[in-house]
Amino acid sequence: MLSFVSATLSLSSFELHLLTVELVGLLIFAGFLRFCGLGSKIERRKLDDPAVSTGWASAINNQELLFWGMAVVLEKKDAGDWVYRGEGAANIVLSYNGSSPAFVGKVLRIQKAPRNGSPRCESPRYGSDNEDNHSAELALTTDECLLWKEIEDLGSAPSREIAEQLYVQHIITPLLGSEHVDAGIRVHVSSEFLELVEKNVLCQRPSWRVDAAKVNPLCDYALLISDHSIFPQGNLKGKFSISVEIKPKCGFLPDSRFISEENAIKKRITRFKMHQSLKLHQREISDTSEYDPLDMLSGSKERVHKAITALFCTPQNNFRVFLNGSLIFGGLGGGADITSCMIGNAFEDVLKCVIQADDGLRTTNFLQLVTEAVSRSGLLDRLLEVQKLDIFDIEGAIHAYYDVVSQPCIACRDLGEDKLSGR
Ligand SMILES: O=P(O)(O)O[C@@H]1[C@@H](OP(=O)(O)O)[C@H](OP(=O)(O)O)[C@H](O)[C@H](OP(=O)(O)O)[C@H]1OP(=O)(O)O
Ligand SMILES: Nc1ncnc2c1ncn2[C@@H]1O[C@H](COP(=O)(O)OP(=O)(O)OP(=O)(O)O)[C@@H](O)[C@H]1O
Repeated sequence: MLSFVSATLSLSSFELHLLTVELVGLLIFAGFLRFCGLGSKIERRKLDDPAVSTGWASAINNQELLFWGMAVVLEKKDAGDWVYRGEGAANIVLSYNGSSPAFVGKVLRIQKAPRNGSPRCESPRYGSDNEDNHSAELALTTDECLLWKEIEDLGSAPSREIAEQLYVQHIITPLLGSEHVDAGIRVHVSSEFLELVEKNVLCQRPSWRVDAAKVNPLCDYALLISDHSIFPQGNLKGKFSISVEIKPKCGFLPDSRFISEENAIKKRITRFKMHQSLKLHQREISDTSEYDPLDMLSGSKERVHKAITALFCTPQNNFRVFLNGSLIFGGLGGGADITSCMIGNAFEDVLKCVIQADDGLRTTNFLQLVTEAVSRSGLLDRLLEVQKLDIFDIEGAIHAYYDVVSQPCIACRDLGEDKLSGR
């Protein structure tokens, strides 16, 4: 689950656009909401319909791309206009290369499905390939409906895609501020569109991502979101658009009374740091990162600078830089290991067109600038507050679950009070 948070800051010679802050540690329940009845009842329109290629402004409602009340559908012939931008574990993201006004300056976020045998395969979040189960598997579970029933429109979402979008709209946006969150709008996609897009981007995807997941063939919607690697008005003459993507991870140490004694280490060492050791052990990374999320979300400019410098040295999947929408630093669709001298020099070189400074100083100035932008925006302070709403920790979620379903807590019965530290 993620949302995009963006902040723009004018700083001396150019503008810096801060992109993508993931809400890690926020979700203690994987449950979503419901949205009343757009979707299947709406007539569909193709992109090359003459009526559709003009007058787009009136074609977008709040949640779904419509033209005069009719849903627009992306077809096989539209696939060539979309190019690979990147991906995470759950979605592939494409940027738009065509000329349709509704899509210029947008990215399309397409849901993936784990391949058989991959660890995520069992998740109810993804449908199965069995068409018969389609609607059942893509709907919310009874518990999820119960959990969200009190939130406007949300207990009866016809699909998880709609529910996830509404979750961002109704839960995340009020928490972080509408100026910082982009819930996107849904657009219909045909299965032929998805198939061709998948084929077109195959060679750019990291092979381990290809092995882990494919485009979810059961999805008939994708999410259209502003391209946060460029400014909305496009690249103004003589100006550059620099975007920095940061995945800060969880910025506090949990202190939940539900954390068991055997897991008490997580009260002292960040989840990020422990994951680094695991990833090293599993050879997913060649070296551990010096990055510390506690620095990044500390609110202290000095510590933010330390965090950003560490991210530059070991970007992994936590740090990327885009120039006019093209990746100039970090890993495309995955992680990037330690920054070698060669990569560092190449970056210093690319910065020539945006930062006027002596050789060797441009990267230093750039990292300082990112620090300024992060600190001044106040965004991470707000993010930390939201992360800290998780007062139970994952170990307490089970207790909260039994509260929600109004049943005696099985975990308490099985564990006995004495095994829960601090209770
Ligand atoms: O659990 P974590 O902290 O490893 O985070 C996962 C991320 O791994 P990371 O350690 O950042 O490489 C993971 O990132 P990658 O796919 O490794 O880039 C996802 O962000 C995953 O989110 P979701 O389950 O797809 O919504 C993240 O899972 P959730 O924390 O959202 O469950
Ligand atoms: N609105 C956007 N503008 C520009 N680039 C974007 C946008 N959304 C996503 N991207 C790029 O696509 C990548 C993958 O997107 P995203 O993080 O949404 O995938 P995900 O699968 O949901 O992530 P996770 O691994 O957290 O599940 C991002 O790392 C970013 O580089």
